[in-house]
Amino acid sequence: MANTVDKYFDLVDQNQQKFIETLREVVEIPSVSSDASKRGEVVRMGEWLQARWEQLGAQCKRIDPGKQILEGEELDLPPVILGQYGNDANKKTVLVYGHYDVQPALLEDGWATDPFTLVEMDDGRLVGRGSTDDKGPILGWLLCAETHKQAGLDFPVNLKFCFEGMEESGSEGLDAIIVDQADKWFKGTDVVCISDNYWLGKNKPCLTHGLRGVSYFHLQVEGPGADLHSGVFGGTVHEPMVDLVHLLSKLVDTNGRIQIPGIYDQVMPVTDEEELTYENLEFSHTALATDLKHDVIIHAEERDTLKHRWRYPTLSIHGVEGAFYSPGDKTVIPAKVKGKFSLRTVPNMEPKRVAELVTAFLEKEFAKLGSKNRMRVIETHGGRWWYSSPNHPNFVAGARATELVYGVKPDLTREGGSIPVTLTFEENLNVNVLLLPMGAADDGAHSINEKIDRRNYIQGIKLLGAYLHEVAVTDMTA
Ligand SMILES: NCCCC(=O)N[C@@H](Cc1c[nH]cn1)C(=O)O
Ligand SMILES: [Zn+2]
Ligand SMILES: [Zn+2]
Repeated sequence: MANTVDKYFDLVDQNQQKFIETLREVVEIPSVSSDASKRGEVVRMGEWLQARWEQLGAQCKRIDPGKQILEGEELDLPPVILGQYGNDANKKTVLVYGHYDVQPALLEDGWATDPFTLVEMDDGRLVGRGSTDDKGPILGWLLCAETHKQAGLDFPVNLKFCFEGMEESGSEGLDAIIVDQADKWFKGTDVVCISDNYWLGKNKPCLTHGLRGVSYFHLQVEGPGADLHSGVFGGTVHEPMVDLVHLLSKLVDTNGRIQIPGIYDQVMPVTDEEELTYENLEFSHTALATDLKHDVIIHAEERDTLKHRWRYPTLSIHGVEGAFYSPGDKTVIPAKVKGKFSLRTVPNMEPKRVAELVTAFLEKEFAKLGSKNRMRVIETHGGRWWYSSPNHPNFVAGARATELVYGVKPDLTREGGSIPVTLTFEENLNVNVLLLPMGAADDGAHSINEKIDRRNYIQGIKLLGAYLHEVAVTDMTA
């Protein structure tokens, strides 16, 4: 194995520029899943991936998950591309998941360069939308397989893949496909690996074994039948926006403490053993404050920041639909407004219980206002938290691969964000799932000037290959 892996590493080094050109090609496809006008581009990106894997000899199956209504338009959902590369009964089978859609990006949002043109900066940043989330990592699997084939190196495992084009828009249609294909396309899977998250800092690699869940709510307050003139009606009618602002202000305090009674009752206490896992992680408030561009950190200790990111529930307020938000002054009283907020959930919170507590609290607070408006709490989407033991052999393979590539033992991390498909795979395929990130903490996924460092991209392609070689020689039943 050592010989093959060394050859693979050399080839990755030799092909660096070619790999960057491939990333450039896919960044140029603006596969923004939330934009109806870009749906054709999302589909083009899926077809690009399928064609490239088929050229290599993979067997692919395109599943069209159905339709969605977006911006009043009925649209085909982009395809889920399932694939199988290699089918040797003597090899293990690894299923990899990734997404080929991206977040929206406009130059006028504050990007320094055109978001859909990959630009390599002097400091090694490869800047472009999707470079780290998640086009770089999904190319990593493809380039790894292509490199093995071109050099005549034995590919160490059977690879199955599942690439979707709706991750940034709630993965519509994907869960049903995974459930349906669990005993079909995904049959025989030994382990799953997902590369769609980031290191905790900028220098030290990590393996991730936990994610928070999310419960998303709309709080609707409705009053008169139409918007009103505030000079005529202000002070004479109950204003929906006034009620909404009162209610939103009750949810969470300025230090992030959720004010909904009972919400912390289901949270698993932090054990002494768990406390130790916060030691020696590559994480500092100094680096975080630099990334934030202004020090707005609530907690004094790094471990408390991490616990509030990974281990405790949080509540964030995202926006208000129906409210006036443009520049300038408008004197309207909006007739109907919807506040958007979400809770990130942790072990052992139950989404159903969370929704009950949120609704009961808001109904009680609304009743206190004595308003004649009507209020509704709607849970719009959710995903459950995920926690896995980092001692599983799949994680051992990931740790060995990391040491081979980076020469250090990876940190074991959890994440504050949510990747609901992780749990869907784990529960329906009954196999271990490893999150193996390629990018760094400062990559700016979803933000302006998203990048992946050349180092992370190239070493990441090595890492994914080394991981497959390690899986091949690791007893996964242990
Ligand atoms: N670093 C991996 C996190 C991936 C991510 O950003 N997931 C989204 C998922 C989501 C939930 N509701 C809408 N999108 C997240 O916000 O955590
Ligand atoms: Zn992603
Ligand atoms: Zn994303």
